[in-house]
Order: sequence, then C-alpha cells, then structure tokens
Amino acid sequence: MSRKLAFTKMQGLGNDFVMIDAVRQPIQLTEDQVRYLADRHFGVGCDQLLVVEPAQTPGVDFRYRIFNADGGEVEQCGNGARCFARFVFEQGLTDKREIRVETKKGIIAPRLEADGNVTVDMGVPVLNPADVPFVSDSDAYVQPLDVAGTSVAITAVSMGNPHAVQVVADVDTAPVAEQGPLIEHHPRFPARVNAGFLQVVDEHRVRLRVFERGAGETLACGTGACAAVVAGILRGLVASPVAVETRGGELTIAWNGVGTPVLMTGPAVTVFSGELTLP
Ligand SMILES: N[C@H](CCC[C@H](N)C(=O)O)C(=O)O
Repeated sequence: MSRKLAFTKMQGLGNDFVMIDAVRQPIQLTEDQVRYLADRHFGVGCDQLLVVEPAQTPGVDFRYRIFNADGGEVEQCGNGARCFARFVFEQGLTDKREIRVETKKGIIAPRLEADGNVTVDMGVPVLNPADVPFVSDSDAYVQPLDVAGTSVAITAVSMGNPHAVQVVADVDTAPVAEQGPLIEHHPRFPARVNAGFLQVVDEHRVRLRVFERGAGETLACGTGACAAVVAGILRGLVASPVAVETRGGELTIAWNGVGTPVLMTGPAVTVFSGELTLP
C-alpha cells in the first residue's frame, strides 16, 4: 500500500539531504525506499537521507537518523547536523536555537548563529584504532595502509563515523576516484570508511576532498572536515582554528587537542519542500 510522504531538500556546502519529519509523520523506511528517495533520476536525489524522530533519551530534544544513498544507516553526519538544526527550527518543531540531538553514536549540540551559520559541537574524536574501527597492532597517529600496492600514510579517526585521512600535495590532482573506493572497502576497516584527501595550505587553512562511505565523493563532508583537522593537528601540520576549503565551500573547524570536542561552523540551506507517493 503506497503512502504520501512530505520531505524537504536541504544542502550544506553542496552535500545534499532529503529531510523527513518523522515526528509529525511517523515512518520506518526500508533500505529500498531510502535508495529510491536518494536516487537522482528515479527519486528526489541526495547524498544522505535524514530522519528526525522524537528523542528516546531524557534531556535530549530529538533523535536524528542518518542513511547514506546506498541505504545503509550510519552514526554521524556533520553537514547534516547543521541542516537538521535549521530544519527543526524552520518547521516549528522547536523554538530553541541550541538543540541537543541524539544520533546512532552519541549526542551532538547544534546551535543556530545570528549570522545564519550553524555551529555544532561534534563531540570528542576517537583515536583508538579498535574503536574507529581500524584493524591495527599500533596506535600511532600515522600508519601505512596498502592500497593496491601503494603504501598510503593514513590517520584513522572516528567522529562517530570512521575516517581515514591522508595528506596530498594538491587535492585537484589527488587520486580520489582511484583510491577512494579501495580505501572505503579496505579490509582493515571492517565497517568501511570515509576516505579523506587533505592538502595543507598554511597553519590555519587546508583544502579537502572526501570519498564518502556509502555515497562516493561529495562536494563537502562535515565529519570529514573534523577528522581532517584532527589528523592535521596530530601530525603538527595545522593549528586551531582551521578553515577547511571543500569543493562546495568553506567550513571552520576548532579543536583544542586530544580528549576535547571538535566544533564545526558552516551554512545550512533549505532548497525546496515537496510531497511524493512512496512506493
Ligand atoms: N558517508 C558518511 C555519512 C555522512 C557524512 C557526511 N555527509 C558529513 O557531512 O559528515 C558515513 O558513511 O560515515
């Protein structure tokens, strides 16, 4: 039996989302339905689908679930967190400008700024390889990863979701298309991984491309920007705060070191709303 579904299309630096208000229209989407909604030819089209639900934890305002375009549910989404905050405010689901929201892996706190940007406390990055998860007998911040016979020096970081960050001379010529899928599916990342390609411009500015788990290369990746700055600071290449230039625009990331949270600031834009009949 088909049903009507209201949705809103949003984007954060070109990383685009279909937002579903499952507070007012409770729904459980199948993987096939997620893939349909994310499909850029047969559906609405997005990198990720974000479903807003009532909170399940006391003292938290909402729960938000994140699904990649391939249908898989994941732990965290940085650009999505900013769009989520604007969505619940614009839809009248809250009158708060600072929101506590639970995701599959932890609670984050987005704040709507007066200048239109959104700042999110993305939580404390996880560096213990077993918790990323990254199969390794070392906890060194830089480790060699064999990628089709090429040894790539990566830093494994979890922002709730897993990231493998490498430093390149120039993101425009980095082997994103060739290495991205190989790193995403690398056996040493049992939950797969988002592959970051980081170019250092100066102490407070970098350029970044990310081949995302379950979505391919996106124009921007918020958790990827957080992971890249963490990796850059651990390697002594940059210092907080860092401007992160992505193909979709610029994020500001601040981090004061191991054991402290990462703060991410950037835009969140509503593109259009619509309704469709869900197959
Ligand atoms: N592809 C990611 C989820 C979306 C993250 C990204 N869109 C962001 O802004 O953080 C993963 O599978 O972990």
